[in-house]
Amino acid sequence: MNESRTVKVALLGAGSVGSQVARLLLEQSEAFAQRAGARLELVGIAVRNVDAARDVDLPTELFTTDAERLILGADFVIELMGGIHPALELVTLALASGADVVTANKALLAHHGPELFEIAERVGAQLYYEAAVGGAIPIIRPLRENLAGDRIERVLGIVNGTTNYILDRMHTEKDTLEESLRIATDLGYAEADPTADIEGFDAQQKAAILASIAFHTEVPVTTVSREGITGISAGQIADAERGGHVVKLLAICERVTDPDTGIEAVSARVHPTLVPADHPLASVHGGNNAIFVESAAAGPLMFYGAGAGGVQTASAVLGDLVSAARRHVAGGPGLGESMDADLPIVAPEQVSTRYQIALDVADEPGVLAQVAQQFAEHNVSVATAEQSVATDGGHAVLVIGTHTATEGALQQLVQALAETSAVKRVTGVLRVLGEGVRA
Ligand SMILES: NC(=O)C1=CN([C@@H]2O[C@H](COP(=O)(O)OP(=O)(O)OC[C@H]3O[C@@H](n4cnc5c(N)ncnc54)[C@H](O)[C@@H]3O)[C@@H](O)[C@H]2O)C=CC1
Ligand SMILES: N[C@@H](CC=O)C(=O)O
Ligand code: NA
Repeated sequence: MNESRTVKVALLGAGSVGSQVARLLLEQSEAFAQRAGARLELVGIAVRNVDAARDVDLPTELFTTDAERLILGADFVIELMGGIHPALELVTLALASGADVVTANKALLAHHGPELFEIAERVGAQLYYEAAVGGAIPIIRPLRENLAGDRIERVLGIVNGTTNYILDRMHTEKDTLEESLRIATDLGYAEADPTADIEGFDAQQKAAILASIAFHTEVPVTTVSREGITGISAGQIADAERGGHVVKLLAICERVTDPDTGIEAVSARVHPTLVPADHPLASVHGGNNAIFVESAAAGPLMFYGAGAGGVQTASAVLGDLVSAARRHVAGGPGLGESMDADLPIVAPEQVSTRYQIALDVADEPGVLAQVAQQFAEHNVSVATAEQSVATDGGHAVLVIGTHTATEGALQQLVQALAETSAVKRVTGVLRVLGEGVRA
C-alpha cells in the first residue's frame, strides 16, 4: 500500500451526520490512510452559511458556500445535505466529473436512483449509500454483495429511528407524539422536515431502495404504499398492550407468487403494525432499527442496531468512503446495480394481511349480528372478537381480529362498517404481524 498517495474528499453538508463525518475523518486520518492505502484529505465542506454555529469544532478554513467548485477539485464527494435539490444537481455534477460519491440521502436515491446509477456506470464512477437505510447497520452491502448469490424472499423491519423512538415512548412513558418528536429531533434522528418521518415518507423511500436491491427490480417509490404514525392514538397504544401487542412502523418488502399462474411479483409497503410483545421486533427500542431478511439458502437473517443519529450514521458513511478509496487506489470496476429480474409490482389493494379493527358501537341487542353481516358480505373472516362497555357507559367498544384478507376487501369493509347504523365510529384499523416474521 502506498499511503503517501493522497485522495481529495469534498463534504457537502455539516449537520448531524456531516459534522461527525468531518470530525472523524480529521481525527482518524492515520488509521484511514492505512486501511484505504491513501491519505484521505478533507479539502472542504460546503454549507449554506459558513458562520453558522455547529455542535462540532471544525477548522473554519474548510468551509465554503461554493459547492460546485469544491466538487470539481475532488476525487470523492460525500453528500450529506439531504433533500432533492440541490443534492441531485451536485451529485450529478460529481459523478459526471468522474468522482465517486458517498451519500446517506434516501430521498434522492428513491426518487432519482436509476438516473444517478446510469451516469455512474457510464463514466465508471461509484455511488455508495450504506447510510441511506438503517443508519449504522450494514444492510445495503449485505444485500448487494453478501447475498448476491441467494434468492431473497422478504425484507421486513423497522427502518425509521424517529418513529420507533416516538412509538416506544408512547408505550413506555405514555408520552405524546409531539413531545417525543421534539426529543428525537434534539437527538439528531429526525429529517430536516420531520413530516418525512412521521408520515412514513422516509420509511417508504427506504422500502423502495431495499426492495429494488433485494428483488433486482426497479421499485418506484410511488408504488410503495404508505401510512405514517400520525393517526396512532394513546387509546390504540393502550388497546395494543391489552391485546399483548406493541405498535411498530414496519416496512415490508416481499416476493409474492400468484398461486394460479405462478407469476412472481414484488410488494412493498409501510404501515403501523401490531407486533406480538414477545416478537424480537417488539424489543427494538429508541432510535434503533431491525431488519429481517429471509432468503432461500441462508434462511432468516436479522440486522439490528442504531438506525439514526449523527455519529452512528457517520460510521456507515466512512465505511463507504474507505471502500471507495481502496477501489480508487487498487483500480478495477466496482459493483454494478443489477435490476435484471424486472418483476411486476403488486397493486396495494391486492396485498393480503391480518387486521385488527376497533369500533365504537351502540350498546344494544343485534349490534354484533349487523357487524358480522358486513364482514360476511365483504368476504373478510373474523378470527377474534372482544366487546367491552366504554368507560363513559354510553356505548360499547368492539375489537375484531380478522384472518388474512386483501387490502381492497378491508377498505370496502371499513367503509361499509362506518355506514352501518349500529356503528358509531371506526376508531382504528391496524395490520397485524403474522407468524414468524411474516405480515
Ligand atoms: N440524522 C440521521 O440520523 C440520519 C440522516 N441520514 C441522511 O443524511 C443526510 C443528512 O442528514 P442530517 O445530517 O441529519 O441533516 P441536517 O439537516 O442536520 O444537515 C444538513 C446539512 O446540509 C446543509 N445544507 C442543506 N442544504 C444545503 C444547501 N442547499 N447548500 C449547502 N448546504 C446545505 C445544512 O446547512 C446542514 O449543514 C440526509 O439525507 C438524511 O436523510 C441518514 C441516516 C441517518
Ligand atoms: N430520520 C431518519 C434518519 C435515518 O435515516 C430516521 O429517523 O430513521
Ligand atoms: Na445502513
